[in-house]
Amino acid sequence: MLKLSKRSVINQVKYVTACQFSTTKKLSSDLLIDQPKYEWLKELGLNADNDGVFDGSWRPGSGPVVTSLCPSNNEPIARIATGALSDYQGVVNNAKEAWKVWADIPAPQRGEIVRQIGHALREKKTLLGNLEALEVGKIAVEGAGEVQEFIDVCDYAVGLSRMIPGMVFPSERPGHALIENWNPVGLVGVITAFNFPIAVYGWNTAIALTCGNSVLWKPAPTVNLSTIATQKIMESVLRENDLPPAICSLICGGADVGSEMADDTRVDLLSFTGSTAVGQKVGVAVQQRFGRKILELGGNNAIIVMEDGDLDMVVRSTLFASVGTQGQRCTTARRLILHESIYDNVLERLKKAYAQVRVGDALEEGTIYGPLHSKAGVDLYCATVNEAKRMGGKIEVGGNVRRLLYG
Ligand SMILES: NC(=O)C1=CN([C@@H]2O[C@H](COP(=O)(O)OP(=O)(O)OC[C@H]3O[C@@H](n4cnc5c(N)ncnc54)[C@H](O)[C@@H]3O)[C@@H](O)[C@H]2O)C=CC1
Ligand SMILES: O=CCC(=O)O
Repeated sequence: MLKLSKRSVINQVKYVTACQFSTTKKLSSDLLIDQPKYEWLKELGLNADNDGVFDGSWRPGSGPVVTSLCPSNNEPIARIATGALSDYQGVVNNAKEAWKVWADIPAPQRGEIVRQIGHALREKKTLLGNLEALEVGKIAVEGAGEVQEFIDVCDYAVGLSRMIPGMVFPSERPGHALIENWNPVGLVGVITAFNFPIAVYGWNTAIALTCGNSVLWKPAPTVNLSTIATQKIMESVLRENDLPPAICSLICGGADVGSEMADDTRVDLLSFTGSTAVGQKVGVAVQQRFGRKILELGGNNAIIVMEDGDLDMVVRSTLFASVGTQGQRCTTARRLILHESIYDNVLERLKKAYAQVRVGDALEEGTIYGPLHSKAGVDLYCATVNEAKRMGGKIEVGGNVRRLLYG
């Protein structure tokens, strides 16, 4: 009988440093966006002070002004006037009005707009990837890869725009047939998580737009700049085509705005991506009003390796699956379950592989492992390591917090 070792390998690379957004106002000159090194942020339409609400026009929200921090060096990047519940009603109204125009446009023409969005994203892919490195802390190549995911789904959605299916069923009535016809649902709310601010919005939005829906986006509160830069691309394509830009609306805000979206019957479908705990609440709230929902939540993924596994592949894929996005993906490997005959061999190889992982500034070429996104992430990491020790686990590599600041 096959015996599997259940010993866990706690082997995350040491943590760099990170901090959550703060509401402290800094002088303009303290902001990274005002430094020549970060001048490129302005090419994405970002400023020292940014409006956090888009309902067809950009508006400063009446919520708190928050400052996005760079997790690699803990420096303030730029400020955002975020939205509050008082801004929400107007945003929903405008997005609903814009939907009436959009839903009447034939699907292949909607697909053409989505094609243009994909093209506009291609032109800004490197810059957006760098912005994610600066604000989220994922390495720049992963940031660009995330934008590529949006582009890929745009390509898919363009094809879909000419192929939205519908079956024809026979009827018992002579000369009649039953025709299946898919209609837009209306306003799609998209609530996104901190770790994939651009891709998650993109997966949802490219498909929702092609299918004739308007979209209201509420991002995670620590990644507003990545959100605003992406929203500016959506806006520019819609304006260039003389379409109501509120087809793609935005409210940067907190849990109160997200919770309102879950309760709001005017949000015809709510797509929520985030933690399992919050997703559960959101799912119940939408169900309470018999609404439609999509929940993309957390994972607790394991890799199981049998005694005849290809160990080179196991080491490479385990490292990629654990280290990518600093272990903050929903697809991150959290447990490695090895057949006891290969346990020592895989462990030794993994330790060598981890030793080669370069920890550093997420924007610096060659960095494989950037900072964790927030202090909450660091606290969770420490608590997990302590819990593993308490349960008799041995830390094989890393396991401590490294405080490094990059200029
Ligand atoms: N399955 C998937 O495709 C993905 C899953 N995730 C998961 O997301 C999590 C990390 O993201 P976080 O931003 O920390 O998650 P989170 O659950 O804390 O927040 C997600 C979003 O929900 C909002 N929110 C918070 N409370 C709310 C409430 N009561 N009602 C409505 N909205 C509310 C937040 O402001 C944010 O925009 C991880 O668990 C990760 O696995 C992340 C990306 C993709
Ligand atoms: O966080 C979820 C998304 C991903 O891992 O691709």
